[in-house]
Amino acid sequence: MSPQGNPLSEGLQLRRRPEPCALVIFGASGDLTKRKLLPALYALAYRKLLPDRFAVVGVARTPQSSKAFTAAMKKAVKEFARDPFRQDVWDQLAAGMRYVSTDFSDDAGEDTVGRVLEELDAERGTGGNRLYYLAVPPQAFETVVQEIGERRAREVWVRLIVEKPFGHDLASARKLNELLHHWFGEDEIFRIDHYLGKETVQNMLALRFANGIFEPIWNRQFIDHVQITVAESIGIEGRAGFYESAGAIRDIFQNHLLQLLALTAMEPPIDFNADSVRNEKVKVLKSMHTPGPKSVVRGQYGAGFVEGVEVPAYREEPGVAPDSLTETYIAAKLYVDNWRWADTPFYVRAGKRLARRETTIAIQFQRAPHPPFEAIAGDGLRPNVLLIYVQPDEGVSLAIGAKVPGAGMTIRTVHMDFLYGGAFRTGLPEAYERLILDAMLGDATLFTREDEVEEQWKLVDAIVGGWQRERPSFPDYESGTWGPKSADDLIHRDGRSWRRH
Ligand SMILES: NC(=O)C1=CN([C@@H]2O[C@H](COP(=O)(O)OP(=O)(O)OC[C@H]3O[C@@H](n4cnc5c(N)ncnc54)[C@H](OP(=O)(O)O)[C@@H]3O)[C@@H](O)[C@H]2O)C=CC1
Ligand SMILES: O=C1O[C@H](COP(=O)(O)O)[C@@H](O)[C@H](O)[C@H]1O
Repeated sequence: MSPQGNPLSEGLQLRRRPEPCALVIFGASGDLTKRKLLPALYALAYRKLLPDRFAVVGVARTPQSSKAFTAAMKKAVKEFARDPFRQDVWDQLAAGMRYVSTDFSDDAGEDTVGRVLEELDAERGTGGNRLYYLAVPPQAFETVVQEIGERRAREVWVRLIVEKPFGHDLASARKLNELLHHWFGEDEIFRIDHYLGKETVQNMLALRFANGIFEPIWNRQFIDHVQITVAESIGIEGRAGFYESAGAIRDIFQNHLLQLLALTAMEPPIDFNADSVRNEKVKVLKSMHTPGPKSVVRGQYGAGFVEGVEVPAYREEPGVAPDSLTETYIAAKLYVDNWRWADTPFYVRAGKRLARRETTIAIQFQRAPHPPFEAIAGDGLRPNVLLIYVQPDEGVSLAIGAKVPGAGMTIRTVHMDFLYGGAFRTGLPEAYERLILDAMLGDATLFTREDEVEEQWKLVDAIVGGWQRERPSFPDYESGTWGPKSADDLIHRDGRSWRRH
């Protein structure tokens, strides 16, 4: 029973409990730890999903005591956790919390992190099991992996969660994979893409494979095209250092967008285990051919108003070059060349400072073949669309034509809706809750495999290679709009339009 006593609000449910372990967060003084990781751990503690014998070790260069770190994390939990603050839940979590200040390489031969972990094994019974979380910038990955790898033989099980970005291109991703595999087996490496931890993203699998009605029509014969939108109203939130070298293609397209596409397009896996699911996703990525230059557009936001607030242009953000050519928007028409999807376009787009925050997958079906009442249709007879709302307002909606009551035969589009909040009366678990828990359980189904990440980069490298031949004219869209005109042109050329939700 959940702490609120409502069995429908259980959210995450466990068939088995994770074994005792210590979670070691490298990068514990950073933004991700504060805003996402500690609130997720608190949510797991709140639902009694953590092992009884559990510890958290924060590691970073910033000097501070364990006491100060624990106090900072308590503040973060109060500010960012989705559950009300409960002192008893916090006390239990905080009792196993430690902080180690180190620059990871200059320990003068002393393995401080290792010593603290051994103390915790004795005090908290964590049993020599370690879950390491790499929440450091990419330039620190190598040193930290080396540090963890060298200690490996003294530990029972070791798992390693690696944050994005996983490389900058195919070559660097391969190098990083080699480094990780020098010390760890693939089954010990958990490359995180937090979109896979979102309930609604997993619901795509439930919708497709737990319902008999969709699978027969989930193909080129019935589907006209697919649209995937990852729209953000926020800008780069002070992350210019990272974003200037990443842009929308590496920040969102390479990972989140391609994952959403792969889940939409994949064949049914034989079961829901890590390799079965990931094998099918890799097949999709391998079937995608490089889009031609006219099938990919990029954009950069200028100044404007987002949700009534005036915001600066990308080039005016602190840390961004005044003549930056980094894209903050990308749209593409992609094809999955296989029997199921040949000639069915997947239009995808992602951007910052757009009109609204919204992530949606829209499956647009073919028009009805012979509408006998088209001449008197109210708003034109529109094709059916299945909408998967990933966020916000999580749910699924089917657009169908229905008769307007009264005389005549006027047809209007209406929606059959399933909304998570209404159906399950529950706040959805945050993606990081699910993913940390899965890693503790050793379940890699919702993490990206080596070959998957390399296929993603092959596509990105091909697109970026094409971009090098032309100089974009930026900025080309106003903040608070739906992106550059070139993105509209991309889809209008095919006689279609982006959905305005
Ligand atoms: N923040 C977010 O929402 C998201 C972040 N990520 C990824 O998570 C990782 C961390 O991001 P975030 O927390 O935002 O970054 P921050 O810059 O806020 O924090 C980085 C952390 O790493 C430590 N660190 C920085 N430089 C080094 C270095 N050279 N050697 C060792 N440690 C270093 C810092 O601590 P100190 O200076 O004390 O050593 C700090 O604890 C990045 O890979 C990022 O791409 C991914 C998705 C979302
Ligand atoms: O990985 C990232 O994701 C966030 C968007 O995540 P969401 O869960 O809020 O949709 C994005 O803002 C950030 O730039 C990117 O690095």
